[in-house]
Amino acid sequence: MMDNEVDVFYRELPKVELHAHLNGSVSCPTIEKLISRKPHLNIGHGMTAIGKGQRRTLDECFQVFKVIHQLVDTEEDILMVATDVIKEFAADGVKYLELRSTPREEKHTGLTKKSYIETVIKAIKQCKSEGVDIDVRFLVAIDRRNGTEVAMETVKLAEDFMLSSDGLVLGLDLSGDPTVGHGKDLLPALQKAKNCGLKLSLHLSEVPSQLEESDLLLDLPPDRIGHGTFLHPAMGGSQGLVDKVVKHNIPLELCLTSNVKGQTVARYSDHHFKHWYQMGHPSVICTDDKGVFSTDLSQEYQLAASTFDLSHEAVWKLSHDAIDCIFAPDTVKQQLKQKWIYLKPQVFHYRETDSL
Ligand SMILES: CNc1ncnc2c1ncn2[C@@H]1O[C@H](COP(=O)(O)O)[C@@H](O)[C@H]1O
Ligand SMILES: [Zn+2]
Repeated sequence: MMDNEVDVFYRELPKVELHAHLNGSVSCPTIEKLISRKPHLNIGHGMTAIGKGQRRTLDECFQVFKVIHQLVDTEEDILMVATDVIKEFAADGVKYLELRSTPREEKHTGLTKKSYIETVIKAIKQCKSEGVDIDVRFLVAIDRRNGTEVAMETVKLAEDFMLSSDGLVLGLDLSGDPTVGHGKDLLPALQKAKNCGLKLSLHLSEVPSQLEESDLLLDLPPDRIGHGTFLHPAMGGSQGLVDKVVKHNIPLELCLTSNVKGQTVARYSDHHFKHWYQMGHPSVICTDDKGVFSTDLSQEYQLAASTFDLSHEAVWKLSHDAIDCIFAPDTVKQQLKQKWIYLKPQVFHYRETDSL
């Protein structure tokens, strides 16, 4: 879908983005700047994004992240990428954003995991001081491929930042290639994180045959679920898993384009959004990787609406209800709800006379 095909309603709709990987969210213009900083890498544009109508296997998607990581390997790069991504979300009408990213160490550039997180926080603060109209928070990501020890180290780092970042670092994300590693090895680290007050958003059942792992991780329980594609019995999951998700009232972060382009869902109309939404379960529309999957949050809302025949009122409620799923405290939820009340007449183009 081209930018100009997105109805103004979806652009103006105030939105909450809860599932966005920093390096998956890098736009074409930013990639161009990175390529010109590092011409010797010989990286072309086609290697960093999946365009309209294109699909890749999930495995190929993970190759794309490796290419982007080569382009983003200094503090300077991270600062630019994070600042650009935040401003792009703001320009798309996102009022509250939880960014997530895996801290990396790059010996050749002197980047450390600590300076990685500090740089993202610096970008968030810079955007705030420039008056960009968006509240941004950060989730520190654990890449499941790196195993138990690194996970523990990441939890410690996240805890330190949670205590020292004025509420900017709120929790942890578990992500990475779902076919690598097993959740049971990460359970002690995730349990520790939960005990120290970090919120948990876990990628669960993004691919089939992970029912046992999902069952185990749901007992934590996590505070939100990324994808959860194969949890529902209609998708090959089980009623037992659905019951756990419902019992703990764990919101789902749902990313339509990501799942279709990554080929874990065959067609938009097959997306598990429909099962959870019909149940009235908290379901939040998200982008996952807006750069890699060539999308943005307005497009994702419009896609959900056109696929599942949602009225503008229903879409408004969807974006409003996402506020209850954020990790920031209740005071922030109240502020956002006020903002939604204030913006509604503008978005629906009510006039004074309409109510007479
Ligand atoms: C497509 N579905 C997905 N499933 C699982 N993990 C994903 C993902 N998309 C992105 N990531 C995770 O985010 C990293 C890139 O951003 P950061 O370098 O952390 O900012 C990827 O390397 C992967 O670990
Ligand atoms: Zn994700």
